[in-house]
Amino acid sequence: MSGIEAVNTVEVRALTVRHRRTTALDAVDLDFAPGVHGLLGPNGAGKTSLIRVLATVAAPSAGRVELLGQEVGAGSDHRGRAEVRRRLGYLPQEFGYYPGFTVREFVSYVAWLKEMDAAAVPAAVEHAVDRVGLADRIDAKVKTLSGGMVRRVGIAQAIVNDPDLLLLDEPTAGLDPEQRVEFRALIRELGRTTTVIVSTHLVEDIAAACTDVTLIEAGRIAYRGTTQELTDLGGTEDGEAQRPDGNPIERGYTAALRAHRAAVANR
Ligand SMILES: Nc1ncnc2c1ncn2[C@@H]1O[C@H](COP(=O)(O)OP(=O)(O)OP(=O)(O)O)[C@@H](O)[C@H]1O
Repeated sequence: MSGIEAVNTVEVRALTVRHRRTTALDAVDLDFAPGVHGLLGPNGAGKTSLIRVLATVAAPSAGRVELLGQEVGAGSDHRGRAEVRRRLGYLPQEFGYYPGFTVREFVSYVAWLKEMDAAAVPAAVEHAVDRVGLADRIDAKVKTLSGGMVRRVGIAQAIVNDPDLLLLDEPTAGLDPEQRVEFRALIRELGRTTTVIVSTHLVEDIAAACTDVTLIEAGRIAYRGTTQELTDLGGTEDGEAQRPDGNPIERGYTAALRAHRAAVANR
């Protein structure tokens, strides 16, 4: 431990997101500091809605959102949001790219969008592409790559500006097991200095890469704790590591969800 108290890079208060009549997030309070934070939850829980607000691509319906010390929610000024965007990295669940671009051209284009110093771009692009293990394909057209490789290009464009806040929506979807292992090592390394928020439905991503987990269910925070705490919730008795109802962290996930649902039902 450095002895220096971690400063929150993300502060969310009473955040509500509505899509027409659906409340995707319901008055949520959350703080994040540097580290790797997992967002876990069933389909439709509200994970993507949260990440899109944090990426400043969607406006909240209500509530306060402060990123890297700047207010970005309703009524915030454009200049503050632009400043935050330069320090953000975002991998959407589905990301668009120009298929005719090479990997180098695409990642350079994103660096340009982020208004990076032009002189720093070529080296930053090569470094980002190398970090995702695609150095040998840097001059290949994106359309010639496999789905897993395209996903890695997506991760490269998200990290090209060395972001202070990195938002990854289902980053391991489409990666094969070996790529998933490499990806988890990369985000653990990034999390030493960066606030990394990763949405996933894979409990094993959380176990392998995240220091803590936020469980979202039907637009509410169902559970927050360290990865170890969630694992402990599932019981870690000897010889019980693999049971039909899952490993300890999977059982912890189920136990936390059930406890939350029971608490909501008794309200
Ligand atoms: N554009 C939209 N229009 C209408 N409803 C939407 C829209 N986007 C999301 N929703 C609804 O908002 C809720 C939260 O969706 P969201 O995509 O944030 O969940 P999620 O946790 O990311 O789910 P998944 O794991 O399936 O990606 C769901 O009920 C979803 O159907």
